[in-house]
Amino acid sequence: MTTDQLATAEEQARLLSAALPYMQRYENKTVVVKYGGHAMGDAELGQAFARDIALLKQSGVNPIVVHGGGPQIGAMLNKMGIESKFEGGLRVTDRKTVEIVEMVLAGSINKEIVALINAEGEWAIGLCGKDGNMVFAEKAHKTIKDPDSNIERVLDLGFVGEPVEVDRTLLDLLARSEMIPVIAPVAPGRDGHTYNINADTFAGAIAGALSASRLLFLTDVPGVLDKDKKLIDELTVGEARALIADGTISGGMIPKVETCIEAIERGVEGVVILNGKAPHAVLLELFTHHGAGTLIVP
Ligand SMILES: Nc1ncnc2c1ncn2[C@@H]1O[C@H](COP(=O)(O)OP(=O)(O)O)[C@@H](O)[C@H]1O
Ligand SMILES: CC(=O)N[C@@H](CCC(=O)OP(=O)(O)O)C(=O)O
Repeated sequence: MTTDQLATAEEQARLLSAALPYMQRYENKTVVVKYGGHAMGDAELGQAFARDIALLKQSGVNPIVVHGGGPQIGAMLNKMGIESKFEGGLRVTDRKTVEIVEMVLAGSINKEIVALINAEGEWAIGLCGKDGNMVFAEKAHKTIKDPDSNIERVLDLGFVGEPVEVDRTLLDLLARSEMIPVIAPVAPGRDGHTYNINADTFAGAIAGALSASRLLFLTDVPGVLDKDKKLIDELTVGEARALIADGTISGGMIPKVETCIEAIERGVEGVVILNGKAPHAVLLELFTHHGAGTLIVP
């Protein structure tokens, strides 16, 4: 062995021994990773994400991927001449839009992620809320407060749903198998309609139902930013609510932070918002002591 090879081997051994306590901490534990549409960068980043998920499974963790695809839905709607409209960070979803949402999320994006993980030698299985009666939704009833006038307005978002029932039978079965579930945030209602669910909300419901050890939100910003665009390392539930109320947290970050709060209230041990565009963000977050992103605490 050359001196260079020896140095590399020693470095690898050092990294492994540093990661070992973290790996043991998550052994047999459920980690839900929400992979946002904005975090899905180029092919190389996608492969790095898939490698992280495969490595989690190989380390004895039970990873569950819930993915989004907002920008990709927007691009498809645009191609079809349909304008995207958001209220309070949620897509206004009419009958035609929900068909396209299902096609893009449960179709192309879901299968792309499955293929990436499988290319790493693992067994991913692509699902949505409909599979195995996993999730049932109800029409979302949201209100939004105008920050200037403080007047509350009721939103009609069409076929936007809230997950109201999560059946863990299928996920429990998969946890005992070689399979890694990759789930699109589309679910049926008991009324027979198909509902478009914000992927953050969906991931929170899954993590809550499984009492996950960790819920990670991979997005395209380093975490929650303050008014001066500086990263906030840690936020209490109360502080997070205040930032939503004063408009510092806006757009897609609203459902994300609301989901963090609900997940913590339902017993998820830790919720982190972090930059999925940083290569190997998942592994670094779970298996090293670097503290990236914003940790939301009670
Ligand atoms: N205070 C804030 N801190 C960080 N990002 C914010 C904040 N307020 C609004 N945002 C916006 O929220 C976006 C992340 O939400 P979203 O677009 O839904 O991401 P994803 O598709 O990954 O779920 C950021 O790109 C940013 O534009
Ligand atoms: C109701 C609602 O807004 N649904 C989202 C679902 C996808 C999603 O949440 O994707 P990201 O995580 O990439 O934002 C949408 O239609 O865009």
